Amino acid sequence: ESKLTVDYYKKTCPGLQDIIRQVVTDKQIASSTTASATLRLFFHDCMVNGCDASVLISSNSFNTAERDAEINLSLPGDGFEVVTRAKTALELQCPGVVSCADILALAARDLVTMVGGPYYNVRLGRKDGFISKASEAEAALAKPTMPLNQIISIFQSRGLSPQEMVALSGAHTIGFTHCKEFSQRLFNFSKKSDYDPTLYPKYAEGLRKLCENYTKDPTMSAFNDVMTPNKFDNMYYQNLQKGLGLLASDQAMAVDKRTKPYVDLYAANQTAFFQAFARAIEKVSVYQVKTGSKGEVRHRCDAFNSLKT
Ligand code: HEM
Ligand SMILES: [Ca+2]
Ligand SMILES: [Ca+2]
Repeated sequence: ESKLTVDYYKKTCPGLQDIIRQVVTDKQIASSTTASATLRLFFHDCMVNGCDASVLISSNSFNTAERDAEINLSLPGDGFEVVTRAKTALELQCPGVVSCADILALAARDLVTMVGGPYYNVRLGRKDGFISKASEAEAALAKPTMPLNQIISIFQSRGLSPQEMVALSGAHTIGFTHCKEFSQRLFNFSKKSDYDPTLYPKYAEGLRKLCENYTKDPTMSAFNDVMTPNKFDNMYYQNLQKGLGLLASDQAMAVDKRTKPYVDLYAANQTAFFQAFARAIEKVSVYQVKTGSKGEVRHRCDAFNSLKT
């Protein structure tokens, strides 16, 4: 990771930043879910063998790849598409030079900034990985129904503290979630209560209505941040304080004494959130990266350059 530098492609692909910016801007304007889709895609890549574009590989008859892991099936096409478009444009200008892992890292940063979030430096020179296995994604990623202890230890195993976990989870200030991920909070919650009593009652009511038929229509989904769903801001933390958190795991962070101080800090101070998010995502973005011969620059982002079994 020490080999990564912000000007890695300065000589070999001077147009890189402009091309990425152009592609992501066009795509975000055409489809406003691109930013959240790409940020989640990037996070899911980095948590599994580092940011090496392993999540972009398509499955074949020999291998079920990460993107076909149950937890990744909800990753929207927009994230994959923006990377493919950028790769196509870059292969015309500087063929065989820019890795898919670096494209995804840059696209995620530009999109976060575009929807109101902080700008941060992205060091470059990642190589694309040789492995993509669905089973590894299932094991490495947290689920909203997990107890907070387990989620904290998943982050800790990647060198990320509870504070960094809280800051990174601020990503849920944009995007949406399918009903099945939080339906257990809404229906038959316990013997005592029909829905999770930590939910603000009017919010619970609205979600119950929205998700009424979710088993018949699994596409039903709700905004992660009910107040400012498309803007990257600190509203997510303010929501948690009011019982307006969508995922059980998010709501838990507002209660547990290891995480609550940071929820309160970021709710009160957007600058503190932006600084913490930028630092933590930069840390995530260099975790376990591959350089030199440990990886390759893929010709296309959804396939290894030579067939692997
Ligand atoms: C703390 C543990 C986390 C859990 C349990 C979790 C879980 C989830 C779930 C279940 C969804 C909804 C997926 C769907 O139904 O389509 C979601 C969405 C999302 N997550 Fe997380 N997440 C976590 C942390 C993070 C982090 C650290 C980031 C990025 C830094 C992130 C970024 C996102 C984004 C941007 C979305 C919206 C995706 C979209 O709109 O397509 N999440 N997350
Ligand atoms: Ca990866
Ligand atoms: Ca927001």
